[in-house]
Amino acid sequence: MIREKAKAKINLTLDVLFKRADGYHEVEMVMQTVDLSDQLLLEERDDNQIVLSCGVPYIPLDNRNLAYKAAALLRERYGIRKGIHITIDKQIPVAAGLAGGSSDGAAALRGLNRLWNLGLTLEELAELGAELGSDVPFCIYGGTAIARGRGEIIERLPAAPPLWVVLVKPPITVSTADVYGNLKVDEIDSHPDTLGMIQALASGNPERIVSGLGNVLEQVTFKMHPEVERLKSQIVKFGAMGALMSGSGPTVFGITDRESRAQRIYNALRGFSKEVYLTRFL
Ligand SMILES: C[C@](O)(CO)[C@H](O)COP(=O)(O)OP(=O)(O)OC[C@H]1O[C@@H](n2ccc(N)nc2=O)[C@H](O)[C@@H]1O
Ligand SMILES: Nc1ncnc2c1ncn2[C@@H]1O[C@H](COP(=O)(O)OP(=O)(O)OP(=O)(O)O)[C@@H](O)[C@H]1O
Repeated sequence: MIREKAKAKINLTLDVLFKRADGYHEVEMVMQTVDLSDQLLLEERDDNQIVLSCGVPYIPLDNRNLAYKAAALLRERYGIRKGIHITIDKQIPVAAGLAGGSSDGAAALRGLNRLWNLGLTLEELAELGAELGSDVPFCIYGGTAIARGRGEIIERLPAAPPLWVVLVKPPITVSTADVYGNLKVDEIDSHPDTLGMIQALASGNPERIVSGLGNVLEQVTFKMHPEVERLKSQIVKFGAMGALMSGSGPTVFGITDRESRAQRIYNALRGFSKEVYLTRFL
């Protein structure tokens, strides 16, 4: 029996460079793990089955679940004939832009690598993870990193300063495929400065980090759901140094360097939304 944490991510920057021939978008994004995680429990079974349990009712427990896919991929690739029961204690909001499913997939890969003594390196696990989804390789490593390609090429960065993050997930669902599908790459009004963000992180200066926040998918999701943009303004009004939408949304987050300020923003937002989380960079 093994336990493995699956941590959520936010995008500090998300830039799209062009649309590729394979339908994916070439991206450049600075990703940051935050202290909000699902917990996976991995238990061997005597039969040959992959069985999933999760307390959240609307999450698929079959081959659509990325943790299931991770187990199936390892079994197929390494000829493993062992059953596994994966219990997911879900804390990361679902379909939020926080890579919850991707992180469960990555945690299953890391945990099963240990349970089944496969001896795979993080690099090898990340390569397998890329077969499951674009965000999975980053979730294998976690921390602070830049992601390129369709998101699967990871360059790790030194740890960022421990800033506070207040996350709010509005009660709407956006499809990542639809958001990318509705993006007109030649109409992007302003691209984030990826290199500038890397330098800002290296400086450790919160003002510089916050002023570099940028996500080109915001313009698409804001057009589909104007309430997401309003929520972002509200976070700043309540005292965040800066705010941004994570991934394809709809979660927006605010950043501050002081815990007391973060707590105040959290309390204020709780009046507006049921899904508010107070967390920090990890
Ligand atoms: C928005 C982000 O979460 C930011 O971290 C990621 O870019 C998306 O990562 P993900 O959810 O793991 O995405 P995938 O499951 O690989 O792809 C879902 C769909 O999003 C679109 N997609 C995704 C990644 C990418 N670089 N270009 C794309 O156009 C594709 O239509 C794809 O079919
Ligand atoms: N382990 C899982 N946990 C949650 N959702 C999952 C999982 N596996 C597959 N899914 C499916 O993936 C969909 C997107 O959920 P998820 O929480 O991964 O979105 P997300 O945070 O937007 O991810 P990303 O940022 O990687 O796009 C869900 O609606 C669900 O049907």
